[in-house]
Formats: sequence, structure tokens, C-alpha cells
Amino acid sequence: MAKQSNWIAPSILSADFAQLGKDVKDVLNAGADVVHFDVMDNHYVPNLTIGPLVCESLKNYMVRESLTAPIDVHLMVKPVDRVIGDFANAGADYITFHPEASEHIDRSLQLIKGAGCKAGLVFNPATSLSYLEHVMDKIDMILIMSVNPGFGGQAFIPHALDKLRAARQLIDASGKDIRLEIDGGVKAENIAEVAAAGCDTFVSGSGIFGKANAADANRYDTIIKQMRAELAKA
Ligand SMILES: O=C(CO)[C@H](O)[C@H](O)COP(=O)(O)O
Ligand SMILES: [Fe+2]
Repeated sequence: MAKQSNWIAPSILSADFAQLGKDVKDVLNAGADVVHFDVMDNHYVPNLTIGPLVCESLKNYMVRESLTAPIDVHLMVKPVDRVIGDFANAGADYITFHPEASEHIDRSLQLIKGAGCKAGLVFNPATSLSYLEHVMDKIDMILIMSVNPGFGGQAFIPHALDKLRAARQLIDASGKDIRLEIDGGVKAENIAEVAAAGCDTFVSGSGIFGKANAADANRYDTIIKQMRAELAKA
């Protein structure tokens, strides 16, 4: 299966939550493709962020503003299953979870698909891709973490590039349309190298929102253009 089109996925973890709708609208209008929505529970990871209520508000706002980008919910929660329906009802398009956080990975995937969402597994820097062995036919996305989960603004762990290459081989061998996403420390400076390793979906939080001047409605144009230009080189 050929690599899918490149998607830039701003992580709203680094947005201004006091004006979340506006930040999302402006970054999508600048050319971003997906809204990456980080859910942290202060249990699976040592940080606490946002839940289905915020997802629903954001989805409703996006519908009102005719913004059609998918919402990509990255669950960093344990247990996983109880919140799947809540996020599906709140408008999630993709729901990904960490296999270590689920007692029954196949059941969690079934719950996500049964709720009408696309499903994916997330791999921490030290988590083996072997969790994929029996579920390749049930997933739509593989997310490789290039930082340990829990915080934005961390440095990219280079070993993630080897993991991307290995995941790309598995996807190509499966012949399935599975997106390969990276998350953590992605910036305009390293996005081409990440793409060359086989990635097609690029989460970036501080690399996008950290660069902006809050007063300027076109504040994300330059960084998104720069990322696209780098991707064109890969
Ligand atoms: O899942 C995450 C952290 O667990 C975030 O999506 C990620 O850290 C994005 O932030 P940055 O691009 O600043 O590293
Ligand atoms: Fe994330």
C-alpha cells in the first residue's frame, strides 16, 4: 500500500485553552489537516488535561465554523474502555490508546470500531511493536511516540526513526490503509527526516503553537507553509 498523503496534526496541548476554538480555526485555515487531542489522566501519565466535554464543545464549534478536519483523540488514560463511548459521542474521528493501558487490546479496538471511529495503537519509546501482531486487520493508525508521554515541548528521541521504518514495513506488508503517525518533538527542522522514515501523519504541538504571536490571525501560516515545504523535500 502506497504511503498516504501527508497530514499535519497540531497538538492542542500547546494551544491557548482560553481561546481554543479560535486557535483551532486559525491553524486549520493555515492549512493543517487534523486536530490532535491529548487526553491525560494523572494516572497513566503524570499530567491532567481535557476530556469528552471539551471534545464535544470543540466539535460543535468546528461544525458551526464548517471546519471538517478530523479530531484525533490520543488517549493517555488507564483504564481505556470506559471513556471510548464518551469520546465517540463527543465527535472523535480517530481514537488511539496505549496497549499497556488496556487489559484487553482486541476488545478496546472493537469498542472503538463499534462506536464508528477509526482505531489505533500508540507505542511509547520502549514499547515493542509486537503488540501489532494479531491486530493489523483491526487498526487504522499506528502512533509512534518520539517522547515519553505526558508533556509537550520535550526533545525528539531519535530511535523513533527506526521504529517508524519498522512500522512502515509492517504496514506495507499488510496491504492495508493504515496511517503512520509520529508524536513528540516534531518541528519544521526535523519533519523531513521523519517523513523519510515512512511517517505520513505529523503531530506537532510546541513546534506550531509555540511559534505564534497571539494577536495575528494569520499567525500559523508561516510555520505550516514551512513544514509543507520540508515535507515536499522528503
Ligand atoms: O502526546 C503528547 C505528549 O504526551 C503530545 O501530543 C506531544 O507531546 C506534542 O507536543 P510537542 O510537539 O510539543 O512535543
Ligand atoms: Fe499526543
